[in-house]
Amino acid sequence: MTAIELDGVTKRFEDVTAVSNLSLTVEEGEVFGFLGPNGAGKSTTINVLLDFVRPTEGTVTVLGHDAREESVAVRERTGVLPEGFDVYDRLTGRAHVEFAVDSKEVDADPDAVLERVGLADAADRKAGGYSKGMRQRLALAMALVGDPDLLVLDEPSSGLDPAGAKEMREIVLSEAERGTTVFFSSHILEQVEAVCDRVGILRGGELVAVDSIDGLRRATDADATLRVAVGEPVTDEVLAEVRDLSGVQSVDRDGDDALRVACDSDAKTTVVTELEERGVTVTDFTTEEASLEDLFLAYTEDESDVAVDGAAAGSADASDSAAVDDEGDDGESEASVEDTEVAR
Ligand SMILES: Nc1ncnc2c1ncn2[C@@H]1O[C@H](COP(=O)(O)OP(=O)(O)OP(=O)(O)O)[C@@H](O)[C@H]1O
Repeated sequence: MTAIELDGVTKRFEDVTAVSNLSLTVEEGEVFGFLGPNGAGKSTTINVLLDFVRPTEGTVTVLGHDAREESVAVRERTGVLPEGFDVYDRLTGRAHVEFAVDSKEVDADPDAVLERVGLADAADRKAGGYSKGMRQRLALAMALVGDPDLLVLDEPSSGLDPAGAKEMREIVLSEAERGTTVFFSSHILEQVEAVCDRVGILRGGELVAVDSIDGLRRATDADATLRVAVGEPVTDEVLAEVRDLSGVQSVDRDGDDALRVACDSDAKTTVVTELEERGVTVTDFTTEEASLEDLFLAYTEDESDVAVDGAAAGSADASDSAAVDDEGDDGESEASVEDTEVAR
């Protein structure tokens, strides 16, 4: 079943178009990362899901309910960690969760929820003395009250150190294992990579890509670098031949015993074969993938700088790896880790 369905959603605030013609489907049980730079429209989209903000155009269905007409039913089954949540300093952790239990009118044991987020030992402490990570975990505990079917987390790792961000990821994963759909926004790609089945990338209010991280990587594979260790120095002639191969952007020597080749994923095997056919002994080769930072920038930088615009626009070549809008609707991803590595 579909957990979230946005169809042609546009939200304008006077002269600002925060979200533009956004269509997106998240399947039940999926962990979906919603990425984009500051001001891309992530929070606005989340607010539309929860009917905190009404779309100017388009329809929104959450857990089978119309987000606008049946917002109470949606909120009953949804746990939310809002952006910029802060605690009530003088209330204990347990009191916060009790407050959530009362307001959601559910029958839940606050201690059991605190246990789930690793705060059982701190339940009686005043939240004003909690660390940033503990505060975020407390916010998550409040969101988890009533075992929601959908968790909406707006920048859940914001302000957390790496250990805190890791804990947050672990909790998200364990909730996903219980079958909860998780929709969370972030502008930090690393944090979504470890937990997300798919990500959607928003830029200037528009969805520019929907895919798995591996799928996105494949669509930007021109950034991949192949390092080939060789048994003997490679001649200029062979170097030029490799440089002329289709899909190869550049070839450079890395000392006497290695080459660095910037090429498409599909071209990596050809490069190695070509070298061997030219009598070069290939002793090893490794692929350095585009960094996540590069990947994110490739999708979110100005259009003139975007190396993957064809993919983002759903061109024939790339439409099977970087699906846009309607292609993201099937909840499936054809990408795999193997696809990003050279077959040995
Ligand atoms: N209530 C509002 N009134 C006017 N403009 C708004 C309002 N809410 C959001 N915007 C504008 O809409 C755009 C998208 O904002 P939004 O908060 O959704 O982005 P975001 O991706 O969540 O950003 P961030 O990562 O900084 O939280 C921005 O230009 C913002 O200034």
